[in-house]
Amino acid sequence: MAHFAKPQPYNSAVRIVDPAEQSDDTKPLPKRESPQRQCRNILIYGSCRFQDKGCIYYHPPSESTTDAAHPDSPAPPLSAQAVNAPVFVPKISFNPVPAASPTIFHSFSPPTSPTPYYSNHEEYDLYTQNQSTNGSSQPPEDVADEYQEHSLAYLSDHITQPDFDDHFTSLSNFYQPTQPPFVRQPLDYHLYTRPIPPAFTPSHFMSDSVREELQKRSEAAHSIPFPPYNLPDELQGYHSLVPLEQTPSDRRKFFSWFSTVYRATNANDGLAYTLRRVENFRLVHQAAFDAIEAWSRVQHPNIIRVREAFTTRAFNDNSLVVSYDYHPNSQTLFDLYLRPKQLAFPQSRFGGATNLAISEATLWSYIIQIASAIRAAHEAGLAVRMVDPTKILVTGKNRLRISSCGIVDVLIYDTRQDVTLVQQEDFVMFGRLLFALCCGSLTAMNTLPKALDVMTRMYSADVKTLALYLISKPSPHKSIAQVIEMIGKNRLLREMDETQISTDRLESELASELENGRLFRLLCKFGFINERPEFAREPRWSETGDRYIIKLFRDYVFHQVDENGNPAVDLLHVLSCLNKLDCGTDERIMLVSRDEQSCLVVSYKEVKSCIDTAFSDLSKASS
Ligand SMILES: Nc1ncnc2c1ncn2[C@@H]1O[C@H](COP(=O)(O)OP(=O)(O)OP(=O)(O)O)[C@@H](O)[C@H]1O
Repeated sequence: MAHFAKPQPYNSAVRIVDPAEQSDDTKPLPKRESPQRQCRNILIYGSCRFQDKGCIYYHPPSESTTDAAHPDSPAPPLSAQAVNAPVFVPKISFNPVPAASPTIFHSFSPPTSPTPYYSNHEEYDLYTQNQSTNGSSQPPEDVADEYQEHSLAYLSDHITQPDFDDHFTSLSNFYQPTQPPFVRQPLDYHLYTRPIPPAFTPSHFMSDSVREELQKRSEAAHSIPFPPYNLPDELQGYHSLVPLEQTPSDRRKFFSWFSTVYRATNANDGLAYTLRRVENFRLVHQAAFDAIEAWSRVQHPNIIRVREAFTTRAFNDNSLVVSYDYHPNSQTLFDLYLRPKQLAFPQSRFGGATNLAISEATLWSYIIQIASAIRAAHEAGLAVRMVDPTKILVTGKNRLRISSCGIVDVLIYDTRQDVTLVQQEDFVMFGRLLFALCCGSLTAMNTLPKALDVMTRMYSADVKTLALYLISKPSPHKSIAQVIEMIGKNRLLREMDETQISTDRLESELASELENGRLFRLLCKFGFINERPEFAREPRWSETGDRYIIKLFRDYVFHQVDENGNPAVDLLHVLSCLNKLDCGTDERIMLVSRDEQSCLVVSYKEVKSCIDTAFSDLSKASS
């Protein structure tokens, strides 16, 4: 048996009592076949067109029908059977309103103009209706006529009605619209736009490769590999220092000094930073820090951001410390391509054993990135002075970032220094780097003919021409603009295309995680509210009012069973329920108590408000 109730435009949950508890006057009416059952047309429209034409239902005297039809009178309590009715889901294609007659809207206002509208019952698609509500394949009996009534009632609530004034009404008899009335609803961007798979398929979560990369970075940012260290606990607002050197024994001098790199956490923002410490350095001119200030203003994707510099005695010496952004899980170009591997096979192109050979495409990408970084520095009136494979980091996939910028300016501070000359040195360092990468050896430039031979055999002539230009004598015409010219617009455009493709890929990865954050917050609220142990003995908390609705809703979302009573694990259902809850849609659902003795018909909007109220109660109590 199924009954359709017209959705209430506003109300809180409709409490449906157990039939056994009902008093005599509210006891459920006998079965539908009984003529004593009140005709629903009377309830909805105030009259029944078939009252004297064979309608088998009970038609009460006119007083009671007037009450029922009165717009201000409260809605009559629904019987349990009525609530057991399947939830009405309007079909988009269903159009019970005849296109030719806009006056049909009058039939949507039952109290003032009870014009019952009976459309052809064949229009009712029993199968679809039943599927959308019960999920069982058996259509309920005798629902078609009520479905039509209910559809109209529903449409009257949900379609924005034009203002039919008298003038319009009189015209409407003559006016024949060509299109059926259609009101565009605002798009709901909170809801999923594509069908959601029922299982936890990868398309709904970021790809494994991206996840792995990010996990590794996170691990690198938080791991403490070899505690404890003989390091200061705190250093100018930084704490939790961890050395980043892979092999502390393999120490090379940074100009005339030894340097050490640490990861440290800043107490102000809680983020990880890289601290490069130069041991036994005595600052003579405070003005040397001006360069750090200038570098801190340079923001470039291929330059590691300089944050601040200070001197300290926390390491029991005079140390200079420069702070940089931290890029977890990065490797230097030296470690990736140039560090000799003892067991490597086959032999490197330059004798000795080495790492990977760089493909021409990757090499050009590196050239473009480094040229771009140099250009940014030169435009800011600075020189990089650190175009060195041990100081260029590879982060992510082929992404280069020049580290340690600014530190040489402090170490070799000279007020008389001509910046143009130092900028010219950047080109030579860049050329050396190219030779080193092409030949797989840091010392490739020491035997230039051999290096050129390797370069000619392995790479295009353009690489060689560029490398030779870079190491050529300084000249006023030698500039980064010229270098970019030599790279050529085709390669630059290809790099730009690759970057955009990579952005698209990451955006689509991001989109697959789009909903997770807010759904996670919703689930957290559920977790906070449901089954709180401190309220376990207080049924008023969890078994009444808002919390009871939340509890039943939780069952509705997560504890569904199939027709055989087996748990239904359907992610589609969960996601769609949570999304509707988050938006607070007007769609109504029926929540059934676990003992199946009572049920509630509520809208997502109402459940949302219950959750918000219960959560804010808890938040207030916790503060
Ligand atoms: N900004 C940074 N973010 C993340 N890691 C970094 C950063 N700067 C340096 N590193 C890492 O720190 C490690 C040590 O860096 P680097 O080799 O420059 O230190 P160093 O003590 O000067 O070494 P060397 O003795 O070889 O000159 C490298 O593996 C590098 O990946």
